[in-house]
Parts: sequence; C-alpha cells; structure tokens
Amino acid sequence: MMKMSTETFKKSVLVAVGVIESTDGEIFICRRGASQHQANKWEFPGGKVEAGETVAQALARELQEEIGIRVTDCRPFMRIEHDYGDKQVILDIRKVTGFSGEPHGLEGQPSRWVPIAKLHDYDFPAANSPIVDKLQNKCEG
Ligand SMILES: Nc1nc2c([nH]c(=O)n2[C@H]2C[C@H](O)[C@@H](COP(=O)(O)OP(=O)(O)OP(=O)(O)O)O2)c(=O)[nH]1
Ligand SMILES: [Mg+2]
Repeated sequence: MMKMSTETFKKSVLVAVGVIESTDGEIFICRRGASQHQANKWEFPGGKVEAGETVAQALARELQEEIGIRVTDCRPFMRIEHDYGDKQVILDIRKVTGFSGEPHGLEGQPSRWVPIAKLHDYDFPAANSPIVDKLQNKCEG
C-alpha cells in the first residue's frame, strides 16, 4: 500500500493575480515585503481569494486595497500551480484590461511600471516564470 505523509494533502492557496498593462505596453509590478512569503521578490499585485469570493471579486478587492485602482474589465490570462515546499499556490492570473485610478503602492511597497521586454530584469517568485514568458512571447509574436 502506498504510504502517504500528511504532506501529500498539503492544502493549496488560491491567489488572484492581476497583470495590469498600460496603454503604452508597460506592466505594473510591486515588491513584496521583507516579512511576507517570497520576501522581497517582485510580483504582480494580488492576493488570496477569501471564502465566498470569486477570483474576479478577490482581484478587484486586492487591487483596490494594495494599489488603489478600481478594476472595470479583466479576462483570464493563465493559471499556474506551484509547490514552494513550505506553501503550495494556485495562481489565477487575470489580465486587467480596464481600470480607473492610477496604481500606486498603498501599503508602503515599492512599485513601478516596467516595459514588457524588461520584466526579466526583475526577481519574481519561481511560479511567475511562465507569466513573464507568455507576456514576452506575445510581445514578439
Ligand atoms: N500577489 C502575488 N502573489 C504571488 C505571485 N507569485 C507568487 O508565487 N505569489 C504567491 C506568494 C504568496 O504565497 C501568495 C500570495 O499571497 P499574499 O501573501 O500576497 O496574499 P495577500 O495579498 O492576501 O496577503 P496577506 O494578507 O497574506 O499578507 O502567492 C504574484 O505574482 N503575485
Ligand atoms: Mg498580496
């Protein structure tokens, strides 16, 4: 019989992630805090989906709380499952295609607009590689 450790049933955290693109093709990124999981890495803003929320609702709430924008339109971009060992995440990434307000770090986090071609200069969590790849391929194609 197969031996299963409790690790096998480690619970995943569902995370709503927003790729926000400006009209001139730049992407808005933030830096995670020193005491957060994946500390000091750059990220696309977002956060955990709470009980009773849809991913779209969670994304709208997180982007309001973290960077002060109101999402008016978003569409599915990709979904990534990643096991960090200490934490297993499911990133549900949405392309934010409409928003009002000007994004800025409301929680003291550094943030900036970055051209798609320069995204690889930033240290993102390991799970994010396929996001950057997809954005850059689309750019070239
Ligand atoms: N927001 C975001 N999270 C990411 C990205 N890539 C990645 O692996 N993650 C991981 C890091 C965390 O384990 C998890 C997101 O959780 P979080 O800590 O930001 O959640 P939250 O905003 O609800 O924050 P908190 O209340 O727990 O502080 O997803 C990304 O690009 N953006
Ligand atoms: Mg967050």
